[in-house]
Amino acid sequence: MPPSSRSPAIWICWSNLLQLLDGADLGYGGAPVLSGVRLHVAPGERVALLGRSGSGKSTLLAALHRAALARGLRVALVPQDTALVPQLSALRNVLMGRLDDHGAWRNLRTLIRPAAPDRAAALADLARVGLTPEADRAVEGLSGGQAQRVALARAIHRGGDLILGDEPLSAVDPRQAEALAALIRGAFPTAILALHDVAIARAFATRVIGLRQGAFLFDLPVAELDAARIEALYG
Ligand SMILES: Nc1ncnc2c1ncn2[C@@H]1O[C@H](COP(=O)(O)OP(=O)(O)OP(=O)(O)O)[C@@H](O)[C@H]1O
Repeated sequence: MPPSSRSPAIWICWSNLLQLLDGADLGYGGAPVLSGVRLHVAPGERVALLGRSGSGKSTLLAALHRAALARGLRVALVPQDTALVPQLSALRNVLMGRLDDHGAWRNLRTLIRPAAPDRAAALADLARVGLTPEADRAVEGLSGGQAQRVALARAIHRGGDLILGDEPLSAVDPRQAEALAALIRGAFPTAILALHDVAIARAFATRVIGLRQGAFLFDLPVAELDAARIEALYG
């Protein structure tokens, strides 16, 4: 059912996105990694993808990313490897979240000498992830957890209908993960995150999908995620 806060046009967009993944086989040329994927994600849902390493979470996220872009949705992506530019500062990496909103000349200027409002907006987003002191430091000199927070600040700076994150909280400590999960909740209406920490998934998600051996083992409201299902997923 379309949520009342969304216009019908946006809802049609979402419907198309879902149709695109109605029975899709996802893989890399040989045998599919995931077969017959049917995934209906309604605006406002927060979905956690759970599963052992190699179960297909990244493959599914990549397919969702392609589908969402093809339908004209604005998507903020946090890839597993962060996809930051190591030689550039944290601030400039955050500014890159909006590069495709502007033409080449504006972007060149932004990367050399950002306009004051752009700089202020990027600094505000770095502050939200607790990285104000690191704003002018090159990402290659940051810790893994700090780099992950830069990638998250870049996603928040971009904004959009949907955030897709591939283990976006894997390198931060549990307290930070909790705070950052709350930040993601506040910044994006809809989210699909691959998560390895079941406790974070429970706290963050409205819905959990468990992937195992090329299929969805379960797709449930988070309240129904019990110990037996976790054991079936990881055991
Ligand atoms: N570029 C690729 N080319 C070929 N096979 C791939 C490629 N990327 C992933 N795979 C294979 O697809 C399967 C699913 O991988 P995927 O990265 O989607 O799993 P995952 O659940 O995200 O794993 P992890 O938790 O370790 O990141 C694995 O068997 C993997 O070896």
